[in-house]
Amino acid sequence: MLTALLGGTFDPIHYGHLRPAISLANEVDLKQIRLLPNHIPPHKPQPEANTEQRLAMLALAIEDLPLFALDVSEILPETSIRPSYTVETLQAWRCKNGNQKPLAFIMGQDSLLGLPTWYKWQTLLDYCHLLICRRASYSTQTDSTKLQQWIDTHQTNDVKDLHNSPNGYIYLAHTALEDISATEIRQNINNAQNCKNLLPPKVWQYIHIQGLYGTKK
Ligand SMILES: Nc1ncnc2c1ncn2[C@@H]1O[C@H](COP(=O)(O)OP(=O)(O)OP(=O)(O)O)[C@@H](O)[C@H]1O
Ligand SMILES: O=C(O)c1ccc[n+]([C@@H]2O[C@H](COP(=O)([O-])O)[C@@H](O)[C@H]2O)c1
Repeated sequence: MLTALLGGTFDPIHYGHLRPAISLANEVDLKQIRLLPNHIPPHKPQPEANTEQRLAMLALAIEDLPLFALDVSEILPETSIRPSYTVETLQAWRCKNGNQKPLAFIMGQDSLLGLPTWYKWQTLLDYCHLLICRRASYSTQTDSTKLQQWIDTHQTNDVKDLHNSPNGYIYLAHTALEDISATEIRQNINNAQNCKNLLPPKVWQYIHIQGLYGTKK
């Protein structure tokens, strides 16, 4: 079975994570998607919600969605003083699960465009496939020749490749656009604007109970 990880800061989780992931699962036949919250984001300021709160929001968001599971491997104590570098998480997964099982890492188009700044980015495909969801306002083209060549070399349009090989392919999915970001949600809440339609109701409630993102002002 193809294991799929969706890594993120999830500050907070929203429908822009969940809906494209569900549509991707249908498109490429994923039986499960493991949401992988980072502990220390490599390229972002520390999240506003603490790790426990981000985990609680994830758990609430997927309570009624059996497609999803929570993967806490980046939260474990021994990794907690270092940024959550994806390549190290994938290496750890391979150590535990061997080199034969297919593994995919899901990301949005914005993450794909930023890949050349990631730690050891060109080795990612030694451990997994990359499944890319479309993202509103982000081009499908990159200015980086190096990245474009890397994509061209590894891209497949054949879903079977993802299931039949353990790693090595990039798949650009045709998922619908969901113009939502966690930044926009945090800003809207801070400005007392209603954005409850952008995230699951239980997460919205939790944000208010916990006084997150300025709801206590
Ligand atoms: N609306 C969206 N459509 C497609 N992919 C998304 C969307 N929102 C987030 N993603 C992807 O989900 C992963 C985790 O994203 P993250 O948790 O950082 O959310 P974010 O909304 O991008 O956060 P922020 O606005 O704080 O940067 C990333 O790979 C990102 O590209
Ligand atoms: O490994 C890296 O250098 C790296 C750099 C930036 C982001 N990531 C991972 O990419 C995922 C999405 O990150 P973000 O910052 O958009 O929430 C999440 O799992 C991050 O840990 C990983």
